Amino acid sequence: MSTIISSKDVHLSYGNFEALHGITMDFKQNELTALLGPSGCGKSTFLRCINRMNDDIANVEITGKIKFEDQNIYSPKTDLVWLRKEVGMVFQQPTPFPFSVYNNIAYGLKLAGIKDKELIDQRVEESLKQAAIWREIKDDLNKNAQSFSGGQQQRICIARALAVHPKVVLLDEPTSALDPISSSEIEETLLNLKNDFTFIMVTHNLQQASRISDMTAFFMNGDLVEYGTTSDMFMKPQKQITSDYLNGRFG
Ligand SMILES: Nc1ncnc2c1ncn2[C@@H]1O[C@H](COP(=O)(O)OP(=O)(O)OP(=O)(O)O)[C@@H](O)[C@H]1O
Repeated sequence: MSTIISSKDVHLSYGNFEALHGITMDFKQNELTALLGPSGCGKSTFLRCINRMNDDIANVEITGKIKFEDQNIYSPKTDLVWLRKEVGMVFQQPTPFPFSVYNNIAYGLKLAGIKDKELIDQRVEESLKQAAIWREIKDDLNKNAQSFSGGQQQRICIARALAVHPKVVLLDEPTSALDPISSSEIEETLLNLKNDFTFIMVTHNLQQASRISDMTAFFMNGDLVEYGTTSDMFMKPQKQITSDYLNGRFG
């Protein structure tokens, strides 16, 4: 499988505070990678580097290189609309816009320059099916997306992210705000999709990581401590500290 995202010596500082101390790692196409580690270790900061979501925060300085396919995404030539179409994002809190389900999904498509009504209709249906919510809401596409349950809203957000046909989807604790049934539905959805997309997911849920990820990365204090296949990381980690964390000895 080929590398789709490559990070080389990425440092990030918020003002005087360096939150990432040189992250080097590659992500392969169509794998699901879990980013794990204690609170404040830099997982979300690193995730946001991958589609330049930190750019909007004041006093952020980033050095090093992140390549998406062959493109250095921090090059001044990078078109952010293009980058965020290729590298989509789903957040911890479901964040549908306060308008209809249909228009939530059409929004990103229109931003990506798609105007053909038939193609938009087709993508709305396709992405809601991929996010495993089509059957539940196909008769309610004109209803306000915020009127659905938390789990349904999160699947609408996943559909919105998928509709523009991204290659990579970043997920920042996508199930931590949801009840256990909704969480397992999202897990199931990701499992069904993981051969078609590259997912990079921050999670605090070790069982979830071991159930659905192919690769696991363990972060601590702004460093990548260990990275490998999920089975190796959980069964035979190289470092004691990784073993302690993955066995729940600290959090
Ligand atoms: N906008 C910001 N301004 C200043 N410092 C920040 C900002 N965002 C994060 N930090 C700091 O950077 C460090 C890494 O934070 P980050 O949110 O990436 O960690 P995390 O591992 O994702 O944590 P959690 O699991 O709690 O979400 C923390 O010390 C945090 O306080």
